[in-house]
Amino acid sequence: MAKIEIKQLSKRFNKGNKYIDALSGIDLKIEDGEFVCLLGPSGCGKTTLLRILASLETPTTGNITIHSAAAKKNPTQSMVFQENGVIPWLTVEENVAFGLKMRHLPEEITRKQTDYYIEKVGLSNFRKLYPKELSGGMKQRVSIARAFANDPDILLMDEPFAALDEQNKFILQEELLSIWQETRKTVIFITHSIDEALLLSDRILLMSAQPGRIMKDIKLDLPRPRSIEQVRSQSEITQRFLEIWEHLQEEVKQTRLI
Ligand SMILES: Nc1ncnc2c1ncn2[C@@H]1O[C@H](COP(=O)(O)OP(=O)(O)OP(=O)(O)O)[C@@H](O)[C@H]1O
Repeated sequence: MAKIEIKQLSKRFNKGNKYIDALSGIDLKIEDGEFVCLLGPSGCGKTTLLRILASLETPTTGNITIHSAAAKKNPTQSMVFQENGVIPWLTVEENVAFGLKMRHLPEEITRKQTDYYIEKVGLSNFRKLYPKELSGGMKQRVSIARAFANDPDILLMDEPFAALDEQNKFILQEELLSIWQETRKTVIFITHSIDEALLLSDRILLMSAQPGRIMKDIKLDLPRPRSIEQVRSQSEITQRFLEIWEHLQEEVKQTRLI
């Protein structure tokens, strides 16, 4: 059984007597443990799709089913945003523990999970600091640690590294991959970077210009663990990059005409 099933999903935003069709005719199955990247031109509805999966938005037509083990009490989904995903008045450790505390889990479990993921993202020496005392990369580490500590069924990541400098991005991508390989969570990850999608995912969904449709479903059977050095140097991956760009550039040009 697929982890996520999306059937004939569409989303229309109404504004007065005008409307925007953000998504149209999305049919999709995502397997448990898959790392899926959504790639598409600006405004094609990637964030809208993620927000619908997070139940922050309702679809206009169609439906979404997320299959979870009936006995599990963990949250269905956790979201990681591009920026401002941390709570400013809580320390690093309080931020990471936040979801667990909200669920009133035993203190010992909360502490163990929190310590584990703080260590995983390399913030052990910064656990008592507040977000204003952290760099952008450190804040994103807090968001990632919190999302995984929550132990959700699926992780929804909306360009989590977009605001970071390139070197920090490379480091966080590899850290994310290392945690993901340990947990094998189902991840849906929005990016504008073909390199990032090739580095991270099992599958890339290319979306069309507005209204967003799944234009191409690309399965990547590249060996893991992967590194950015491989993505930049292996001819097989370069070939994939060119194929994706060929499809994508038409859609990007389309958005300039809308
Ligand atoms: N709450 C809203 N009300 C009205 N229109 C909206 C709303 N949210 C999104 N839209 C519109 O829906 C379309 C899709 O937006 P969305 O943010 O999902 O695209 P995106 O692919 O994530 O874009 P980007 O890559 O630039 O972040 C856009 O035209 C946007 O203006």
